[in-house]
Amino acid sequence: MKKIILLGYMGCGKSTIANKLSKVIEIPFVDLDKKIEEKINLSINDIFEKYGEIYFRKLEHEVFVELLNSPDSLIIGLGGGTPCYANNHELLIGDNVVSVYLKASIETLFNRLAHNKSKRPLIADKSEDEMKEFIAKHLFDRSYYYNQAQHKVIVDDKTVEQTVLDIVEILA
Ligand SMILES: Nc1ncnc2c1ncn2[C@@H]1O[C@H](COP(=O)(O)OP(=O)(O)O)[C@@H](O)[C@H]1O
Ligand SMILES: O=C(O)C1=C[C@@H](OP(=O)(O)O)[C@@H](O)[C@H](O)C1
Ligand SMILES: [Mg+2]
Repeated sequence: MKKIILLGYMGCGKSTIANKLSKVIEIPFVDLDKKIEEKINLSINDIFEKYGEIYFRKLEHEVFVELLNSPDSLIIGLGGGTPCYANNHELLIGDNVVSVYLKASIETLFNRLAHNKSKRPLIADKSEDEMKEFIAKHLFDRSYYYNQAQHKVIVDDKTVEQTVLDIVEILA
């Protein structure tokens, strides 16, 4: 069955948009981070702290593959790093997969993440100045992977509803 995959940098809106899209098109939404947290019964912060990022990436890959192999139609909201590890980007172009990169500018990401970083271990301890530089460089490094998606939606200056409508059009 069909898997609709939303990807993009932290704060681009994957979880928010997927939640709303799910209500509009009546396909269940699974947030990969939440699924990982439930599987191991630890928060993303605790997984990073106790076991480190490499362990998280291994788990992330396993749970992503499990979701792709499930018999149901699903909307899957990835984590910001998911396409960039374990060759996960190759899974964005399979049969029965529709992948959408939610593309946000550094400015948009900075504005959204500045007050929204405590549950994101990669940026939780950064100052505002450090954040801007980090996002710029990190986004550059990751763009190659994000651009493997089949579709791209620019999310800057759009409401949640507008972005959802853009995705609905892609799916039509
Ligand atoms: N137009 C918008 N589209 C999506 N998210 C928005 C928008 N405007 C503000 N936000 C906020 O930006 C944040 C995006 O976070 P989230 O959905 O968790 O992103 P991600 O899962 O990609 O890290 C949320 O706090 C959301 O309320
Ligand atoms: O960009 C990343 O490497 C990460 C993004 C997070 O997901 P969101 O993009 O939903 O914040 C989460 O998977 C983890 O903190 C690592
Ligand atoms: Mg998310």
